[in-house]
Amino acid sequence: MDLKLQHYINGEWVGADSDNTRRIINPFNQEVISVVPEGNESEAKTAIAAAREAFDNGEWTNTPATERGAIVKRIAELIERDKEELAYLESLDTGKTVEESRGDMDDIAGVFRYYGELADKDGGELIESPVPNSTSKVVHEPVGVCGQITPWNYPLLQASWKLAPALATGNTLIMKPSEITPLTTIKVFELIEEAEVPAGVANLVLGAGDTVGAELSSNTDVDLISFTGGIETGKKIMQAASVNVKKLALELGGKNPNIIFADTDFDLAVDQAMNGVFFHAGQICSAGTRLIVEETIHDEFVNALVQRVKKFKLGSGFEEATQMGPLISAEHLAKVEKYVETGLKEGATLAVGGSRPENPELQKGFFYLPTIFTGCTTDMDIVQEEAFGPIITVEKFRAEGEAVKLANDSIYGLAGGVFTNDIAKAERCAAKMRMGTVWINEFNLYFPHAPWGGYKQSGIGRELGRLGLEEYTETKHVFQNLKPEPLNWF
Ligand SMILES: NC(=O)c1ccc[n+]([C@@H]2O[C@H](COP(=O)([O-])OP(=O)(O)OC[C@H]3O[C@@H](n4cnc5c(N)ncnc54)[C@H](O)[C@@H]3O)[C@@H](O)[C@H]2O)c1
Ligand SMILES: C[N+](C)(C)CC=O
Repeated sequence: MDLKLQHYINGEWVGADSDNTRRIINPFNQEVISVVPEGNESEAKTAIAAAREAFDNGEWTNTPATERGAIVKRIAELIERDKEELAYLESLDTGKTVEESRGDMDDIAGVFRYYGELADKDGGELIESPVPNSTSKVVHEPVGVCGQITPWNYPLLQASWKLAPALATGNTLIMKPSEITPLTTIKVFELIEEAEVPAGVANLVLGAGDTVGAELSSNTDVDLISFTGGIETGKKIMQAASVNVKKLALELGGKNPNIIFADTDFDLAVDQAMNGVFFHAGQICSAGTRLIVEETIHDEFVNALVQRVKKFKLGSGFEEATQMGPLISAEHLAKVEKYVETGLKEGATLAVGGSRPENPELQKGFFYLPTIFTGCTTDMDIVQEEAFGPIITVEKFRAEGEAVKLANDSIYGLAGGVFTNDIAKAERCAAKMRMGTVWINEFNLYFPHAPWGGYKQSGIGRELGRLGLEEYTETKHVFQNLKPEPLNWF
């Protein structure tokens, strides 16, 4: 593998300052893909100091926004140039099919291009001042030093949603990818170097959450922390970040409802309901794992799903016929298995799946069969908690209001879907669904122009879109008195 398997700090590739290393495992066969340095608080502190110095010296912040934007767009071009290598690395690291990884790389290049284009579009705004002989201007400025922490399921995609807007707006940053899937993030830092982002502006520290991640969250030289990951980690980061009242962006989990009305296009809804869950073996924050199906079509719908699911081809992400790869790790597989046990204990009915596959070729990988539970109710843990695997729970409803009530009965509020041919009904539901994204006759679609984020405990703030750029800015009001006079008060 022709990758610089190191940290990238202050424009230099550096090994660990201890003997610590981590083996990166292929989830398809448990082979060691590579060995990377395992950083700790010490590397994190060095990188934070470099990012602080690079921000305070003002070189990057004062680079004209058009130039910064051009560099960010250059990163997009380099990602397109190296798309095949990046897709290969992502599939090797995560187990997802290479076709999915290629799609991710297109999305990632699109994100860098979108924010590169936006970099010079904000010239501030003159607002009407109520004071005679004065001007009043609102400007956006970079926040400062940004800590960025990403998960393993979409390693580079989630990193791109943070790197591109932070760079475009003139911040400096320290990125910590998930310790189990760092490869594409390392590769993108090679491209960041090639695009000539100045030393110290973008830093990469490899390592675990409770060391490197905790340092980024609690260090008082970090002005903003942007985190994507699980809800419990998010709570810890929020607490740690309070030490200097950091700006905080949290993209957390989801348990996403998908409401299927009887008047929907049946085959389309079956197809989308499956795609909404089983891509990347269900390891998607916005997976539509809670199907809420109108009673009159419930049995037919479940039956159609079961027939389709039985034909899924599990296998290596590098084989063209493969539709679903393995789960990420032995630990995660055990978590998914536990949730299936929980579902059975809670009285849900197993319609299909519910075990590891028997195929001898899949025994070394962390595979789990696509699983559907029927007879589910909102008081079940299997309905309420994020299993983050290939599991669907099916609930029934009779009336529109009941469907929306079930959909909203969750601590989460990331995303949801509605399938119906009655557009007025779809819009009524969408208006009442307490989620950051609602899809109508669609599921799991995202693009750079539209904001992404959660209501309720699915997070704080937004990525993507203009809001995703604003997360990385402070807003300043500059008032100028053109004819100042003494107040003569004291
Ligand atoms: N809302 C979204 O857009 C979105 C997108 C992708 C994934 N997710 C969520 O991510 C979760 C799966 O990812 P995961 O298992 O990698 O999540 P995780 O919370 O275990 O880890 C995420 C990152 O946080 C780091 N971390 C762990 N403990 C930390 C600590 N104490 N301080 C600082 N950092 C720490 C990890 O090293 C990793 O880099 C799911 O809940 C999923 O829904 C959300
Ligand atoms: C945000 N998304 C859908 C790309 C990945 C969630 O896990």
